[in-house]
Amino acid sequence: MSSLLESRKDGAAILTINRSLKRNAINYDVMEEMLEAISRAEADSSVSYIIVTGSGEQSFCSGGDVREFHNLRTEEEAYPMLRKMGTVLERLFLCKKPTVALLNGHAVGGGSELAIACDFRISRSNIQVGFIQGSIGLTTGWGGTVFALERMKSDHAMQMLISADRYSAEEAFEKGYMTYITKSANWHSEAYEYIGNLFKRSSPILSSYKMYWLSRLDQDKLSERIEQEIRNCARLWAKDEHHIAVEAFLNRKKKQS
Ligand SMILES: CC[C@H](C(=O)O)C(=O)SCCNC(=O)CCNC(=O)[C@H](O)C(C)(C)COP(=O)(O)OP(=O)(O)OC[C@H]1O[C@@H](n2cnc3c(N)ncnc32)[C@H](O)[C@@H]1OP(=O)(O)O
Repeated sequence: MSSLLESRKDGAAILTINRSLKRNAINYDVMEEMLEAISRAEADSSVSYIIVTGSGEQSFCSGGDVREFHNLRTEEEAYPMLRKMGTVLERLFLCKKPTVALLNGHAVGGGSELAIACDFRISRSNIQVGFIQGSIGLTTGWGGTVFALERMKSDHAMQMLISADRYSAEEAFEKGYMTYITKSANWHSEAYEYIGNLFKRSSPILSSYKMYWLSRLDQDKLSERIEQEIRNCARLWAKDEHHIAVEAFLNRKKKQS
């Protein structure tokens, strides 16, 4: 079964992480399939914009697959994984077509990095959002700090990053992280109606404004900043604080029983 579903609807390419039993945690399959899907969507003339979302109703994305990546113990072992997803998110951030994260559920850890790599975040209420990496001995490691500082007021971005807290959708909206929160019980159709209205203009108009936005960036400097974040996260990955925290997460249900 594919770890990433890809569809087309009304000018949108819809990429859906398809691992709901693991709260749409990102593993190597998701990374590879997402990079290929972004490239296909960008090259597809029928696509005006890209939606990234998660399967199920509980989680948009819970970040890296802590079980699959738990076997990465050293800085040298962690770096390639972090670099691989950092490349995917940099590709998404620099996509020539507008991108939107449709938050169908929780966006935590690398999931929050995936969301902030997109131009817009449309969310249902009753979800958790947070750069929670600090609670497991890490910082963001896929470029999330770089993207957050590009998109948000720096004091709000830094508060979300250094606190590593979990915020409600409404709190995240107050911080300038969220673009829109649905209000109705039928959040899915409300979200798609909002997105359809946001992107109602023709593809050349949408991609022109994205080009104007991208032209303000020093892309070489941006890549350097992302690489610095990835290398530092790899260094932190090797420390006991991180490995102990992951063990605690993986064993939490044993303790409860
Ligand atoms: C640079 C990025 C960085 C990295 O990986 O390198 C990170 O992303 S670090 C941060 C990693 N993510 C987390 O620590 C998030 C942990 N998950 C949660 O906080 C919760 O699971 C939540 C809020 C996403 C959902 O809570 P809920 O109560 O709805 O579900 P459960 O916690 O009972 O989980 C259900 C099921 O999913 C598995 N799961 C959840 N998150 C992950 C994950 N990140 N990796 C792997 N598996 C995950 C969880 O273990 C349960 O599976 P089960 O087989 O039943 O144990």
